[in-house]
Amino acid sequence: MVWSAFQVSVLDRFWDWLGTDHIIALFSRPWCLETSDTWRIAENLYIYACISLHTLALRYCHGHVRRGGLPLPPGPYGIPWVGNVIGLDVSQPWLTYTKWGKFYGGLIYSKMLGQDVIVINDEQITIELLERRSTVYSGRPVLVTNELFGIDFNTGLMQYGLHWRLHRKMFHAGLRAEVAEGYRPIQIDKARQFLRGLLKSPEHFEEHMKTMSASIIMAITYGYDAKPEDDPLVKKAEDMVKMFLTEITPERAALIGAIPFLAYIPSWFPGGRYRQRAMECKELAKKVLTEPYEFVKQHRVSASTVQKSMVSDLLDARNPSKEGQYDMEKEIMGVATTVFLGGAETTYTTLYIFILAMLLYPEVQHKAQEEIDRVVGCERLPDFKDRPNLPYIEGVLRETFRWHHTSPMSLPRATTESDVYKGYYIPKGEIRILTSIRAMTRDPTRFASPERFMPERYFDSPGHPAEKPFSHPFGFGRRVCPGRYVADASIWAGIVSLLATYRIVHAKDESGKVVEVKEEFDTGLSVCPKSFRCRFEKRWDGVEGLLSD
Ligand code: HEM
Repeated sequence: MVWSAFQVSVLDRFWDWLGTDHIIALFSRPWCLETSDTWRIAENLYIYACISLHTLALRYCHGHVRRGGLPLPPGPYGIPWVGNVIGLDVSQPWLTYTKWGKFYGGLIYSKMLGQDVIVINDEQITIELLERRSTVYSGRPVLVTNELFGIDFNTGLMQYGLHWRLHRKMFHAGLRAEVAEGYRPIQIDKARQFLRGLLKSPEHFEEHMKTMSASIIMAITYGYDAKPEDDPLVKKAEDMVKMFLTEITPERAALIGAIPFLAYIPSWFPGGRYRQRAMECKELAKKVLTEPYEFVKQHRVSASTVQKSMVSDLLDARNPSKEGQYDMEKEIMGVATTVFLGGAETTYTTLYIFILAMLLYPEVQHKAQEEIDRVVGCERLPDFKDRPNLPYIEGVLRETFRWHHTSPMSLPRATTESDVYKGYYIPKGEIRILTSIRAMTRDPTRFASPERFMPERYFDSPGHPAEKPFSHPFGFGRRVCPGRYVADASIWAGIVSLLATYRIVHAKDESGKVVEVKEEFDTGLSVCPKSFRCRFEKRWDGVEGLLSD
């Protein structure tokens, strides 16, 4: 068995070599090939075919023993090593997975550059596996970039085990529902700061929204009151998020995993840009981990009243006799920085998606504003005590999470044991389990006209019983988003405050023509509308007065 595994691994590497070098030449520059090249490629393809057949046979035997004869879930045929990458919409993979789902069903097996991938398109199957069998499906894939870039403190990337559990305990202590309720005054305060920003410079609405999301997180986590503009701590944390989203994507991690020497090319050598970026990220991570944490510690010593925050509560709750092998200061720093990485961008993009929806569906905006006017009036601004009386706003919030989810493929999972589901074999370990939130939220058997933004779907109407909102916008099982209560409340506060005070309308160009906005998105780990212009019109004259109170 060991020998066969060894052969598989040697052949895999040989395969990679043949595949990357020669096949790419054949497909990308065939007109440049000379006769001798063509012969060499033909020869290589012949060897490639023989080795592929040999390896397939080996894999078949090896896999068959491993799986006790059980089949893997159904899925598209791929070409050796490359797998199903060709034909995958790389920028919006959820579209391809949904297409495959129509043919193969809710559970699909595929292969991407040598990596086993299982895609789950169906909510019930996801609940069955990630919730009911959570001891098996709560892992995360090992990403070589975590250590390389100094981001192995991030709870969301950690392996399932004691270390991750310690982090989740701290999240529970700082962000569970009852504790999160205590942060509501901060959320309302920062939402109003956002509205004041709009009064001053409505054209910079993206910046104001970013500030709102970041400053809520900084206040909750560190008790730090971020400056509305150019705050040094926020700036560093945002740079880190940017790097995380652009440089440390799972795709890049997979590339480094497949071609490990990329990580070792010295930064001064051609091709060494990756190492250079990794070093920069490591340096930045050190600052983002320590600087706001030091702010909390200093304040605990010098200030007469300590601002309540997640970090200061965790420091208060420390019990050195129970800390065992862990350096708790380091762990608290890791958890706190994860809060920013997990919470700032997701809150911002969800608010952005809401603004896009209001521009494209003005009748929804109108109805939501009517409800606020009826319940809250114009003498004051809405607050959390109004929430139970604003069901249509609740529908708008649920629909924002459903219409375009900011993480359409959630975060990848890995198995910690092999499993059998409905007769299909699910291997242990280095397999990626992807849950397509996008496929679930756009399931036409569950949501009528799923591409439309329609909060009405959640209310009974003649001939149309209410649809149930998608109940997993924050993920599944043990690894469900620990920031869900805070996120839900921050976004509610942003939505209701904005709708109460401003009409969101199309911008006009210099000639007075309406600037059309399209439903277009920048994609990646998180999905955000492509930048657009719009106008924010005050809904009544007293808005300024209310905001200055
Ligand atoms: C609109 C806002 C947000 C959305 C849509 C969202 C969504 C998600 C999703 C889908 C996951 C993956 C869960 C899974 O694997 O099943 C996740 C994980 C996570 N989220 Fe959020 N999230 C949001 C805001 C936040 C906030 C505000 C925080 C922190 C305060 C946060 C912290 C985390 C962390 C730490 C994880 C990783 C959990 C783990 O691996 O154990 N998120 N989130």
